[in-house]
Amino acid sequence: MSQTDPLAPIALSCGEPAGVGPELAVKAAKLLAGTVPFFWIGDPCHLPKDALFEEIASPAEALGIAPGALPVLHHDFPAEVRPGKPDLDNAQSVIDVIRRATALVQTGEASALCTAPIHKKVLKDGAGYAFPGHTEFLAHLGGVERVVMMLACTELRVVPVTIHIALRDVPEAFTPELLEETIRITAADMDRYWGYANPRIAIAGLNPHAGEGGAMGTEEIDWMIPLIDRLKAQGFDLTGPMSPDTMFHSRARAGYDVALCAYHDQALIPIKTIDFSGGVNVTLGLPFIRTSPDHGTAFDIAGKGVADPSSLIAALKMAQDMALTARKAR
Ligand SMILES: NC(=O)C1=CN([C@@H]2O[C@H](COP(=O)(O)OP(=O)(O)OC[C@H]3O[C@@H](n4cnc5c(N)ncnc54)[C@H](O)[C@@H]3O)[C@@H](O)[C@H]2O)C=CC1
Ligand SMILES: NCC(=O)COP(=O)(O)O
Repeated sequence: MSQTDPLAPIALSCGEPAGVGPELAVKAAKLLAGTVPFFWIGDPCHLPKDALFEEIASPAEALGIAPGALPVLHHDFPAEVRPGKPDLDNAQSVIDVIRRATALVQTGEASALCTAPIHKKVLKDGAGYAFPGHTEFLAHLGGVERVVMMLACTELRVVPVTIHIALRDVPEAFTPELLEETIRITAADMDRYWGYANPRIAIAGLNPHAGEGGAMGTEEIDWMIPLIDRLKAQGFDLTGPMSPDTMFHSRARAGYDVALCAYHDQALIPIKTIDFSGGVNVTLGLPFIRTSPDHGTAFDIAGKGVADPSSLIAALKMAQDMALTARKAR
């Protein structure tokens, strides 16, 4: 394939059908008008009544249809969908759609995977879903041990080193091995997908004030500083451990390209505060591209027509940009 050939379309999984996913897919298709060709995998009866869509038999057909309507690869769901009221009987189909979309990316029929939000507890209760979210399921499907969750908006990129675990489990899960692997995966994919040959990586301390010289915790002294010094000697551009409370104001953000944080909320609170509607969730370390809006299923507004498609649109655009950058580097 040459650099000027069109990319294959992006596969968008429907996510939880009782959430805002179906409505957002239609809004994104209308606003993007084919500039970022994608197709939606789901049951068309879950789309809003006035939705402009056309069923396709294969992903390639999406390229011609995307400028005028949402291309839909049909996937049946067993139970009726009521907005805001998830049905456990649909949980297995939600999982099957993610699996199907991933398979299409793995065969090259789709250039990237974009996932609409799932409800993790619904999948666990309805289908015994054994993963905390998409991230770990996609690692399983991609055959890799370790992946990295990154959230990105125009002003900030953050990585939670530990992800969906209880706060009390963080100190044990946040290990030198995990931090080192996260640094290596983040640096490699920042180069591969965004062209940062040696990204500036800031690392948050685990404790308040990054431990304040051991007065408020010793992980920083015990192993974070030695690890950071060792990797700096290998050429990584690292800063830290930084005080988590003072590393996200605008002047501090200018000093790094990505911030690694010890746990979920240390990373996601700043980015969702700075840009709730434009943030994108990206999985690094996979053998394929995956992005997602950074919000959830929003049951409280599902079916009301008021959901904001900005984050999904940003996720689709980012997937396209990543695919183009990766292709150029080949
Ligand atoms: N990638 C994924 O699959 C994600 C899934 N989730 C899951 O979603 C479920 C619900 O999570 P919550 O914490 O309630 O977060 P949420 O993001 O679904 O909702 C939080 C608030 O933001 C609003 N909101 C969310 N998206 C919006 C949009 N596009 N336009 C306008 N307002 C919007 C909602 O109405 C609600 O008031 C959970 O099961 C969570 O695990 C959460 C984040 C990402
Ligand atoms: N808080 C981020 C989130 O829940 C997304 O998780 P995932 O489904 O992308 O693993």
